[in-house]
Amino acid sequence: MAKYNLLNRLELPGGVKRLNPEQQKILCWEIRQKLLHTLSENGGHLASNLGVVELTVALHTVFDVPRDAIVWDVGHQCYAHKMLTGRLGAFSTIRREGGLSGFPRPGESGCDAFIAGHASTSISAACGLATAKALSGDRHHVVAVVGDGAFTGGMIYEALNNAGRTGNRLIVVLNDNDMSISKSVGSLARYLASKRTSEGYLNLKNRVEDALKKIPVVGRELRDVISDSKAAFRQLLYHSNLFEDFGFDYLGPVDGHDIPALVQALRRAKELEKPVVLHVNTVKGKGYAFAEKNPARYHGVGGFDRASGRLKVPSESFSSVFGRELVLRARRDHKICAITAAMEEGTGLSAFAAEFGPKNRFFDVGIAEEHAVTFACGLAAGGMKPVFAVYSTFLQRGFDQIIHDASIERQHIVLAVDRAGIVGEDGETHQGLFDAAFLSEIPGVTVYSPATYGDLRYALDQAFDCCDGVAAVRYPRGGEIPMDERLGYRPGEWFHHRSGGQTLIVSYGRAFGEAYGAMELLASEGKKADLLKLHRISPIPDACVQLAKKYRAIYFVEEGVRQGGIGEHFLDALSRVRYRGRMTIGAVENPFIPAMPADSAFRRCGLDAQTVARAISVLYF
Ligand SMILES: Cc1ncc(C[n+]2csc(CCOP(=O)(O)OP(=O)(O)O)c2C)c(N)n1
Ligand SMILES: CC(=O)[C@@H](O)[C@H](O)COP(=O)(O)O
Ligand SMILES: [Mg+2]
Repeated sequence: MAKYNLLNRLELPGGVKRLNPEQQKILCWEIRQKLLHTLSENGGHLASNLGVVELTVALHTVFDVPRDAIVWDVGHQCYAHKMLTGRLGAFSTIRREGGLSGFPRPGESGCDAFIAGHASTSISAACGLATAKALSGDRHHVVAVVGDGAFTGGMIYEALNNAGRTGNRLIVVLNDNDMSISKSVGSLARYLASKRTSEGYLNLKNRVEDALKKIPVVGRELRDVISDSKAAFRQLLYHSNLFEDFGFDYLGPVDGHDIPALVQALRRAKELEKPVVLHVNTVKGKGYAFAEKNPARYHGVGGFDRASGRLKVPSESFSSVFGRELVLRARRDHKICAITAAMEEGTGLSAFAAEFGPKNRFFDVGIAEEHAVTFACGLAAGGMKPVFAVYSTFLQRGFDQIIHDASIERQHIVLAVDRAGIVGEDGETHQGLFDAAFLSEIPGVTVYSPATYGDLRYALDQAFDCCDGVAAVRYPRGGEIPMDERLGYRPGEWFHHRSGGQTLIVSYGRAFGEAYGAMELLASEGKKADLLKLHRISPIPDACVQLAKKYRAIYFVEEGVRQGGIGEHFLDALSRVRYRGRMTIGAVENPFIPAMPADSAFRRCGLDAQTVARAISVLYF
């Protein structure tokens, strides 16, 4: 079979509708080949996308995008949608600099109805779109595609409550693959399992109503009584479910790999003229044995070998070192417990989960970062020593909880803030560029920013044993920066390297690598610059301010937003000691950095060694 024969010749939009079921099966095969080929090179979200190929084809068979809107939750599973909406030719550029985003981006295509990247936002957005359509008399449909993992996020229930009440037409497709990247088998997972296995709810209802219709004279009456009866009676008869109690009709479960069944159910959903949940069962990783067998491992891949399934994974990383350190610490201190928000593997907590999960000291709360922060505060108030391991970008969800539930009463919780700074190919929705700014604004929060694994160990010691209140340790995606032995670098509250210059380059975290590189470039031109690396970035150690005051010129390198950043705090502290010299801050002006390798992003922000050295040369020498 010619590869991509159907896919390449598909007229868009609407070509999918004109294929017969056999051709649609072939199209799905071709889409899977495209996914496997491209992602083996580019990396990306393999298992999630393999699992929704038939669902995506069915959606594009029944709906007319962009007039009908499809809102993807998280959006990491939108690759087939992108192929079917005019971006097949550019698909090989996905997650690459200047290429397609790995998530829906309305700025990239009008067929992407709403931005995504953070979980559990889709029904809120879809509710807004559906309300706008209702208000403007637009009779087209809005569909939200939500995974079982995303369904553990609180925003979903806020939206169901609102959408069910407004009553506008809205179709929520629950893509239940029972295997989000979290093994958190919470009550929702059990609930869905009960629905997943029950006879098709819709079928039961249809069968009862059909049977009633056949009863002469009273049958129709009885059916009308039941249909119009209060939920209580229907609940009695049909055992209505969570979704119906929110005011949604519930259809399914439907086999998510059976396109005709999906098309029939989606058409039924369209006819209902009200909010409806269609429960779809899919297999995460469908069509690629390695991913089907271990969907969590193949959730997000950095490239892989198709034949062997071997994944390209870094040998060591801040996440793995953090995970190991925490296990050692927890063996000594039985008060320590760890929390993840459905990111056990990504945050390096798998070993901790294996060893301390049975002791009930590991908690995967699902995609619920707001809850995780306050849950940690409750644990601390109860005498435990909780650490919440979370990606910087997802911690943004818990900002108010850090203020309200942690900071005011100075609850001692540890935040292990992973993926802090520039993250690379996930792009705008996943950069970790706000955490240093927003954490340093909250009273009583101590923030460490290690650049090496030694720094990390020191910071964890301080966070658990010395800090009171909130102690955050923020570290980048990937590994530590290589350190020149001659530098005499060592962990602590700060590190100062003198080369006799009157200019000081101040930095923290991974940016210290660029500051060091700039110092070397300047030295090669006979220009001397000293280095100050802050390990603790908030509160800034007074000794660092006193030390910096002696310099004629200071250049601050910050891998984070300028407004409210550590550079601004440093400048403010200098102004209080009446610093007479000049200080410049090199920081991230626009934090919405699209997909690109981290080092390209450093250059784009002017934080790389060459740019820093040039800026210092011009400014201060
Ligand atoms: C607020 C937030 N927290 C965490 C994540 C990380 N994350 C990405 S996908 C995912 C699991 C999603 O599971 P599900 O919705 O079932 O989608 P599937 O991958 O199974 O298709 C998580 C936790 C996120 N994107 N957003
Ligand atoms: C879609 C999502 O939010 C996660 O899968 C995220 O992309 C993981 O990022 P890492 O690859 O840095 O673990
Ligand atoms: Mg899932």
